[in-house]
Amino acid sequence: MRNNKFITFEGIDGAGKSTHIAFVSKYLQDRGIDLVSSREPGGTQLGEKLRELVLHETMHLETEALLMFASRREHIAQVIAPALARGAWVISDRFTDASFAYQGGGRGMDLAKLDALEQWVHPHLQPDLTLLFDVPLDVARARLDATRTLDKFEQEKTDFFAATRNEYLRRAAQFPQRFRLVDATRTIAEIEVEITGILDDLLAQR
Ligand SMILES: Nc1ncnc2c1ncn2[C@@H]1O[C@H](COP(=O)(O)OP(=O)(O)OP(=O)(O)O)[C@@H](O)[C@H]1O
Ligand SMILES: Cc1cn([C@H]2C[C@H](O)[C@@H](COP(=O)(O)O)O2)c(=O)[nH]c1=O
Repeated sequence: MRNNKFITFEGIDGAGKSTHIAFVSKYLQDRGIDLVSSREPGGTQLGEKLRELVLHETMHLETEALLMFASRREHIAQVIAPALARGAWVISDRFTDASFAYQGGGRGMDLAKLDALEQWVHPHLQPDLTLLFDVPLDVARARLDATRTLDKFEQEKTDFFAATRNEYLRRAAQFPQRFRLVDATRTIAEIEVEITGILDDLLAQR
């Protein structure tokens, strides 16, 4: 078993992932961890080009899923697998749970097809820890509206995000050994206290 960890951050848009990734990166690096921080879709030159397409172009839902997994395949080959192999920790802003939540839950794509893609692209790789930042839809929407121009996903309606959130919660219940459900309605400082405890447990396992 390797000592270095692969940590993923998940949640509906506006839940606060990016905010907490910055905190986690600093916390781990301050403790001497060799850390690679990345994101999906994206994380490689090709992946970032695919990201531009999937976040801004209208397309068939299966095309969207395939592009997410294409970006992921490249991300694993170029970034995640080499980093884990040399002993670095990897944190990724989203991974395959997002495909199940957004393409499966949100868009209603057959989950069996997503299972098949997962088996194809990373049959043996799973995160050691997945932090799922959970907030009600109105809270996420208010946070997004206050900050930025919305992309294709962020412009989706309430029903889409309700189904996306439900699928995230279903997967958290299905894989309790790696998911930690974080109540992201609390203040950033309160959430950081909880995350610190989770990270300290991981660091103690080394
Ligand atoms: N716990 C919190 N309380 C209040 N505001 C928060 C909290 N967490 C994040 N925010 C604010 O909400 C906004 C969205 O946060 P952030 O960009 O981290 O979300 P995100 O989940 O990464 O979104 P996306 O998935 O769309 O990139 C930011 O302005 C951030 O400062
Ligand atoms: C990996 C992945 C992502 N998505 C969606 C989820 C978000 O709306 C965007 C990425 O934007 P973020 O601000 O960087 O979170 O892409 C998806 O639908 N399916 C996926 O597999």
